[in-house]
Amino acid sequence: MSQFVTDRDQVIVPPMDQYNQELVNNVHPPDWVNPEPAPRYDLVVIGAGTAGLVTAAGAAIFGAKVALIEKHLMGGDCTIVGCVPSKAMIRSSRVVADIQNAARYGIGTSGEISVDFAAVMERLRQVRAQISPNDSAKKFQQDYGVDVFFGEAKFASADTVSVAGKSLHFRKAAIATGSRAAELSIEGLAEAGYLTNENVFELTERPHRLGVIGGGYIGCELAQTFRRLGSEVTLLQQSSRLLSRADEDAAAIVQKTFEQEGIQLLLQSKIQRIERQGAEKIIHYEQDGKEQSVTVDEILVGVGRSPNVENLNLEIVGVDYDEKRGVIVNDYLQTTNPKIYAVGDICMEWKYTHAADAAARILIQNALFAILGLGRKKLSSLIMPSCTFTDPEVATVGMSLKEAQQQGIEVQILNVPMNKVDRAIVDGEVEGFAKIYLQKGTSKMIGATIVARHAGDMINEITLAMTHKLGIGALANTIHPYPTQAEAIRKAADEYSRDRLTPFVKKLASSWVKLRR
Ligand SMILES: Cc1cc2nc3c(=O)[nH]c(=O)nc-3n(C[C@H](O)[C@H](O)[C@H](O)COP(=O)(O)OP(=O)(O)OC[C@H]3O[C@@H](n4cnc5c(N)ncnc54)[C@H](O)[C@@H]3O)c2cc1C
Ligand SMILES: NC(=O)c1ccc[n+]([C@@H]2O[C@H](COP(=O)([O-])OP(=O)(O)OC[C@H]3O[C@@H](n4cnc5c(N)ncnc54)[C@H](O)[C@@H]3O)[C@@H](O)[C@H]2O)c1
Repeated sequence: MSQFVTDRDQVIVPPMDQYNQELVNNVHPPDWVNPEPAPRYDLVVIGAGTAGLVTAAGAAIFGAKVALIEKHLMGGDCTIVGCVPSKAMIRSSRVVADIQNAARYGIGTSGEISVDFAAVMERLRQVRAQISPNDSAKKFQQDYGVDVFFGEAKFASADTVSVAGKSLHFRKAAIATGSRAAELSIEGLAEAGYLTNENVFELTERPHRLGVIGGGYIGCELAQTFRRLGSEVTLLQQSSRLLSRADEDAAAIVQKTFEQEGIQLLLQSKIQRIERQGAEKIIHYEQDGKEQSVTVDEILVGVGRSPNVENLNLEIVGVDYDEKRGVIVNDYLQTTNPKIYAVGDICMEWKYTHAADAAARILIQNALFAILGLGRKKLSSLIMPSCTFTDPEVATVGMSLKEAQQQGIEVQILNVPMNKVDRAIVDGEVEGFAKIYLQKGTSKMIGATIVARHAGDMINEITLAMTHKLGIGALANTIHPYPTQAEAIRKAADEYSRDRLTPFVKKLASSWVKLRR
């Protein structure tokens, strides 16, 4: 569905205004001339999204001779059609919500709030362009000494990748070709036309009525965003709740918020067909055994990702893959061909920018510096956080309660509701909680879920503690400035310390205090 055009003469990201021109000048300069290949590269990296960029830059900084190949735009999904543009829109939508709630804080606003959708999208393009020098072809070539090639890469022989008529010989290669929006095969959908993350950020006019298919990360973040920016939003989700992988109480809070904000939620709905009537799109679905329909102007699909495994000639280099799971790797990110590694969305269940970044560092170590298998790092050793940037945000780290139960781990849950946290009360942001999961009978944290307006920032101290194998006591002993919402975490830790006082220790302490009176 992408409307990017990249051929020899044109690189276009619609609408081609000054910001998108600046973006293109950085991430796929129209006048770029591919360099003459070196006789052999230590590492050839295919794909210049987060995974490929971090792999290429890191390896080059450590002295490796590196080639980086990109077929569209450097920066990949995150910068171009993912994290950056979605979070820019979310920021504008939060401003709307804050103004709508202004009276609660004693602030009057006169008249209706007017959202200039075109200006919101222009700001998106402006901030994306502003961030894009980080991913620029010139920077990679000049600052890191990486040979940057534009064109579609494919394996040509056991040690050769071909791109734009050139052959690059490698000692090691890294596949970092990422993922794209999974296709949904529903009768009439393709004919009616629909949006995905690949073109939704190109909009310049707000859809009056938006149908969102999928209630995961993309569906939830963008349904709330468009609703706040003024669209009438209907979200169709096939399962019984939103954010099916998240903590149930967290999903319930997001669901309640969405309903309060006027999003029509159609849970456990099965879409049967889509019909186009003039400019309108009619979504026919079944819910509770009844056939119903909803009419919208645009449809946004966010039902998961498909790995970009096609046209790479993986067969000729003996790299196994699965069309759903992507390239098959072991815990060291090595494919079934030991000279070829993979990293990022193409091979990992964790489809996050920070996961791609962290894994790229593992790849560099394993591909370039481990000798005879010594010093290799494992993907499974990472403690991975994530955050759904709804309002409130839902941030997690480590295991979910369900995962712990599946693994037969007995769990103690420490739970502090945000309405017990002074700063959350002061801020009027009391929806949410901080839950920390401990391995029962120990101080070991195995996971956490935080629901709060800035949960994505709050989760970091728990990630830090878990990464460095600090017990919950370390959080209790960490002084948090008063009043901050992160005190929820210290309070949860205090709950643990309180519970740990045995009746005997309590009695002993109280006798000591009495003795000293
Ligand atoms: C709407 C949306 C919002 C998101 N928000 C967040 C967020 O807030 N936080 C977060 O952590 N994650 C977020 N993500 C996920 C994040 O964007 C991805 O996990 C991340 O971009 C994966 O990086 P990657 O390098 O593996 O793949 P990609 O970013 O997909 O990069 C792969 C690159 O390879 C190139 N390529 C493919 N095939 C070839 C070939 N044959 N030759 C040359 N080049 C090729 C592609 O053009 C692309 O540039 C979001 C994703 C979406 C869709
Ligand atoms: N904040 C973030 O970190 C962030 C934001 C956006 C995307 N992402 C990444 O991108 C990936 C893709 O996001 P996504 O939202 O497309 O996938 P997702 O897996 O998060 O959610 C897809 C949802 O679509 C539903 N679904 C599937 N088929 C359906 C159908 N026919 N009708 C109705 N609902 C249907 C599923 O039940 C599921 O809840 C995520 O897994 C995530 O890793 C991350």
